[in-house]
Amino acid sequence: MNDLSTKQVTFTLSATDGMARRGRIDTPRGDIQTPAFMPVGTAGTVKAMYPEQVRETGADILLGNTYHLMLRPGAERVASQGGLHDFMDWQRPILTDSGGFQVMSLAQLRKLTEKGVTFRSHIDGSSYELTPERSIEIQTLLDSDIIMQLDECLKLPAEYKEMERAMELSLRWADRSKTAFNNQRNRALFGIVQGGDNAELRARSAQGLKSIGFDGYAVGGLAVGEPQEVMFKVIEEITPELPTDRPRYLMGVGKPDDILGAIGRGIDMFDCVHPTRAGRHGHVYTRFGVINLKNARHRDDSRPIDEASPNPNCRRWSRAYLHHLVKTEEILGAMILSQINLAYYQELVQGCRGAIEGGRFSDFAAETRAAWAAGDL
Ligand SMILES: CN(C)CCSCc1cc(N)cc2c(=O)[nH]c(N)nc12
Repeated sequence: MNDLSTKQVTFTLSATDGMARRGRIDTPRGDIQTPAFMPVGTAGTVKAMYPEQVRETGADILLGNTYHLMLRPGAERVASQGGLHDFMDWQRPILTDSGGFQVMSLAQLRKLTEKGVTFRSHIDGSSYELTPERSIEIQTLLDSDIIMQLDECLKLPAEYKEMERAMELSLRWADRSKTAFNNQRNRALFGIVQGGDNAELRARSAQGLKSIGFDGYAVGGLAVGEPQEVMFKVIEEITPELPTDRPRYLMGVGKPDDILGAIGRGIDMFDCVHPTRAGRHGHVYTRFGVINLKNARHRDDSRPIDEASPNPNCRRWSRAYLHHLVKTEEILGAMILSQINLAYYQELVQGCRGAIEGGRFSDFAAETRAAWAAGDL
């Protein structure tokens, strides 16, 4: 294990093209090229994928999930096994969410107070308390490389007063998170901008986080049921308020079209369960759009997914075979389609990185969308 004690986490912005940004995050466990897509490994595994397969798709970093891991197997148990990297044998960077989002969406009997949130596990009903301080402690026990403040994320639409209350609570929790973080230099702490779909609340949140000071800034409270145009409007309004020399992470986003649009509006990092979950449900992402392999029209189609793809798995099997695997719910179907979807997401962000470097991001985005629209699926 390399010496993680002295190095620190830094961000270098190397090129811009309009609002789109090309950069690199250096961490003690390796570099993250941005714009970056982070596969989700909720319970210490990217479902149906070996860690080395995740790396081979081009991923520099993956996501762990504090809520799930604190319930099972427990943060102290993961720490006693050497931390999450050794536990799952992924030796590159890991980002962990703070757990608040999953508590509000998954746990039972939640009680939110100024101190934090108490809840009962959706697994066995046992009770837990998650505070800003405990969330930092758990993410540090997991030995995560990028950790998130505890925040309150509201679903949209929401009343102004509710959005203001949750934003102001999240700011107070941001301050407590920063104090509890205690300036650890071998990992980064990101603040999370809240404020719903209100520009003034969002600006107040960003201003408050900047005055506390974070290694990166996440845009939370989106991908929570709002239309894409509302999400893009909030991003357009908030990215100019964020420091240019720190990474910007749009949480829980998204489909390829969401990611392309958000990169064009100044976002650097993304995570979403969509590519792996869609793969397990028979939906495969290609350069020409998404194919629902459950559809009977594929059962006699001898064509591969995409014979011109750089991904061998897109050329190796027929659509008829993949349709068969999906219909019979064979495990291999989930494995193959998860790999194809993650590899496509990495191909997309890699294409964005090259286009930004070449000053042709808007052309690249237009060409990509045209291929999705014209696709002979
Ligand atoms: C697997 N991922 C979905 C988990 C990481 S991102 C979870 C997540 C998703 C969304 N959409 C909004 C928020 C938010 O506002 N705050 C936090 N802490 N997490 C969020």
